[in-house]
Amino acid sequence: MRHAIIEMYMGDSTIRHLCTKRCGTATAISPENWCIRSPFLGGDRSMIISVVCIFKFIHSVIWVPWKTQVYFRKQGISGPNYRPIFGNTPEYRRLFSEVRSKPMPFNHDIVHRVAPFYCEWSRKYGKTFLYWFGTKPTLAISDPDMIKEVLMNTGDGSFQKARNNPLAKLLFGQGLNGLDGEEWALHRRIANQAFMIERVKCWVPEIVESITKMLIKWEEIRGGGDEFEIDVHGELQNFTSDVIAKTAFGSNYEEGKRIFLLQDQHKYLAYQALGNVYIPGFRFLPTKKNRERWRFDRETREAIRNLIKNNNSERENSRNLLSLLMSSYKNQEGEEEKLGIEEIINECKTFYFSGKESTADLLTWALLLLALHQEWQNKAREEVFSIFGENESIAAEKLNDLKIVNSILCETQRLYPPVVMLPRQTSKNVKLGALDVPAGTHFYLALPSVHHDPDIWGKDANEFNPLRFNEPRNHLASFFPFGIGPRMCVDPLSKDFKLKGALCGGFVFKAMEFLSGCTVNPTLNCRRFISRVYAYYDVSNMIHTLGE
Ligand code: HEM
Repeated sequence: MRHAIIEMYMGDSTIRHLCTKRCGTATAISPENWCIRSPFLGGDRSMIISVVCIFKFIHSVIWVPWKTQVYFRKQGISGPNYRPIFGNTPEYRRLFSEVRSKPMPFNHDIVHRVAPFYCEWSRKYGKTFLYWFGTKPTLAISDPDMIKEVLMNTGDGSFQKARNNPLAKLLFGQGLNGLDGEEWALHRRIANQAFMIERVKCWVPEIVESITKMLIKWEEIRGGGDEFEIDVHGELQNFTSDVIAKTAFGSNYEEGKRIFLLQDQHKYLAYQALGNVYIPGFRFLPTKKNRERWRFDRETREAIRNLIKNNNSERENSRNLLSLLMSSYKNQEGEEEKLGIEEIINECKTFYFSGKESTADLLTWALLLLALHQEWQNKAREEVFSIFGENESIAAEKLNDLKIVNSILCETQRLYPPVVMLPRQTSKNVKLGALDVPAGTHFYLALPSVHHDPDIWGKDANEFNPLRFNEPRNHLASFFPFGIGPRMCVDPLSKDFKLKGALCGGFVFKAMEFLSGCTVNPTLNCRRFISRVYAYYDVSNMIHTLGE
């Protein structure tokens, strides 16, 4: 028996040696006997298992990628050569660090900063090419027809949201963003109800209150002087988290803000994980970072759970997002649908994560562009005054009349889209245009390149020209800052109301310009591997108030 136990863990020669030492039976124990005594894992077995493991490894790390590469090449799609295990990730990262190390004169030609790998490889291999993130084949596409097909998911449901790196999933992958199939459909139906435009309009007073609070603070910092310095992006992040906390948690918004602080800390660890090739099983190891991740997740969930309990007692007539998510709704078949507590917690985390930075990024860029283009700032201000009057409060119904402000925001999102990664993968073999795409292929939809493509936008594609949005667009997928199709952004506020409200509520009333000679570097914030356009300011956080 003792032999058998030892044998379970060790190879043949070791057991022979141990037996000789302990009972001198080395010759008595033949390999056949070992097998009888330990029928589960004999020497031959472990050998077989090792061979199978090696075979599987070679199969998935060498054979399948090679086969996939050849499959695409036969269809005329090339790309950088696959390298075992890491794919093209080292080169991908090198290209990012190269662009980040160079100063950039301020212009709107940002694609080579935001997606240097796309610029480099599309130049060498054409607009559609194949590259490798680890062992994941990734098809880069920028043809609006193909993008539309993927996002509208017309390939009979075969283009799914790509699965998150499990380490990042803890932060943002358990809600709408990371779900698929029936589970996603249920969450989406409930989120759509919660975000109905009529409900959302009720939040305008809260939004205006947050803007006013922020502007009072700015005035205090200004202290009556002509110039003041302020971290615009940081301020706008506080503003958006204030708004989301208020609209999500109503009177409990201070507690909501504490939760968001925990999420912010968690976020940096999640971004680090996204930048690396994931090794299966790594998330279970109690490394320092993993323990931190688990702690942030535990504390956030506990805090939201408590808020849900409190919210339950004050639910009557409550119009905050949490109450709306906790309500039950009738689906098309007339059946009642409701989310469970853990699902609500996941959605609260998702809304904060999805809403805060994207909105703050967009407002930052809008402010900067208005500061750089005084003529548009004046036009926007005139429009706001003509619709609301100089001292009138903001009426939600009138926000849709802000045509110029709307074009300015569209042009801002065209040049500086806040979300630049819309990850998708195929769940089975599909046809995309003329291409046969095998199951398990990931997609990079080159959103920034499409938004800056001269073939679509004309020679002045890299210029700020809101007038272009007066013309109808030729193609649905030529401008998609909020995505398109079933997985399009869930928040109608961000498309229509909040941004306009934010701008007309405060910013465009103030004449602002940034210090001349400032350098602003839009780049993909690689350090945290966040797929957003992010501003690195040198001295550009300076705002001059021109004095009213
Ligand atoms: C300027 C602001 C915003 C931009 C540019 C933006 C952009 C986007 C984009 C491009 C997608 C689609 C992603 C994909 O197809 O893979 C998306 C989805 C989503 N957004 Fe937004 N978003 C903004 C604000 C918000 C806000 C304020 C919230 C919530 C409070 C929000 C919640 C979501 C959610 C939950 C999804 C996932 C929808 C689904 O998968 O069904 N977003 N957003």
